[in-house]
Amino acid sequence: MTDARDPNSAAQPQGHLGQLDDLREQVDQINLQLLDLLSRRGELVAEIGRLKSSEGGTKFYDPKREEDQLRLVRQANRGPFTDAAISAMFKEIFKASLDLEETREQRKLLVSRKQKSEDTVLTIGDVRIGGSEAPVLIAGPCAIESEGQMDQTAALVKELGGGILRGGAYKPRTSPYGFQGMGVDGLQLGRKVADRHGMQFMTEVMDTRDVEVVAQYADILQIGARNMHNFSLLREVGAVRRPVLLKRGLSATMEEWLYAAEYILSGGNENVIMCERGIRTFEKWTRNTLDLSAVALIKQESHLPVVVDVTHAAGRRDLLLPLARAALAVGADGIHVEVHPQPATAMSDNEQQLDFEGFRQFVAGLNLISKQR
Ligand SMILES: C=C(O[C@@H]1C=C(C(=O)O)C=C[C@H]1O)C(=O)O
Repeated sequence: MTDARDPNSAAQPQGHLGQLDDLREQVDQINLQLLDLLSRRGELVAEIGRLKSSEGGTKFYDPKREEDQLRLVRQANRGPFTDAAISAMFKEIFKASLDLEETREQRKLLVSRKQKSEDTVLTIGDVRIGGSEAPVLIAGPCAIESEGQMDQTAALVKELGGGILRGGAYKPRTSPYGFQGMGVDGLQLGRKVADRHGMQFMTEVMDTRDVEVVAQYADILQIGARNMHNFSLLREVGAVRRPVLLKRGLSATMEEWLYAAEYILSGGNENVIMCERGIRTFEKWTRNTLDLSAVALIKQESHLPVVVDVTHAAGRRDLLLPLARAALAVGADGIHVEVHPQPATAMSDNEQQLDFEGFRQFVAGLNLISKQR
């Protein structure tokens, strides 16, 4: 753009350039000062965060305090930035500061690998789950319906290498008129049949009032997907010493799921198994979308064992085997699957439970449980 024939054109840009360099130099200096101030502010905020958590707080966000600060800076603002621009910048600072407080808090989560680097391995009777143990098979009918149904199923699951018998005595049904489960009679049946076959018995607990009785009969308490956000229930199972299988909520993020587990661990119960069972998405050809990245990621973030419930993940039998294989390939510590002697006449979930022949094929296709255990 400069013209050598114009005596001013060479001199002028040089003068401007000198001025530009000088201004930029000043801006660089101010950036460093701002950085220093921001870092010092960050240290103070982190200290505030430590104070808050030492007082037992888990909430760091304080909108009133932020609003008070914004008012002060707006009052002091003499331009050239508008109040709105200044507010926006300070809000960014508050947000980043909050992250700083929460990250420090997360480092302390009991479920986190940052807290405990080695894998948690649970010993439940003669079943071991997690770490380098062979993957476990958890199988049984959706609902406990009769002794015959449980007995036949247990015999088959045991024969094929499964150590944990599942069966619901309390059923979370979409309709209040659907079969709600056999209750305590079901618990007693499940216990009796599991003992007869030398198996561990897992069943769902839905209500804080039932935790005691379920813990009396079951070896593993299951928290269903619909109850993952039921914090009273999580606290209640945190107070017992029975292992808990915690299903991921229908629309829960991994972080929410880990926090749900944290409720249980922080209550003193460290025996938690995470269970991925598919999440709700826009997809209609499967009942849910199995989130395999969650299996790999939760195992990375947490020391807890992770199993995959293939039955609810897909909601269709033809996908059970490929999904189970994929789950094991990404590191799942076990597979949960529903099997029923006559799925067509089952009291619940008759679309997705395997019949005995289907279950045999499923386990043969998985080709590891009986081999490795
Ligand atoms: C640092 C605090 O925590 C959070 C961060 C704030 C900040 O960066 O100034 C203000 C309020 C809180 O949302 C505090 O409560 O003072």
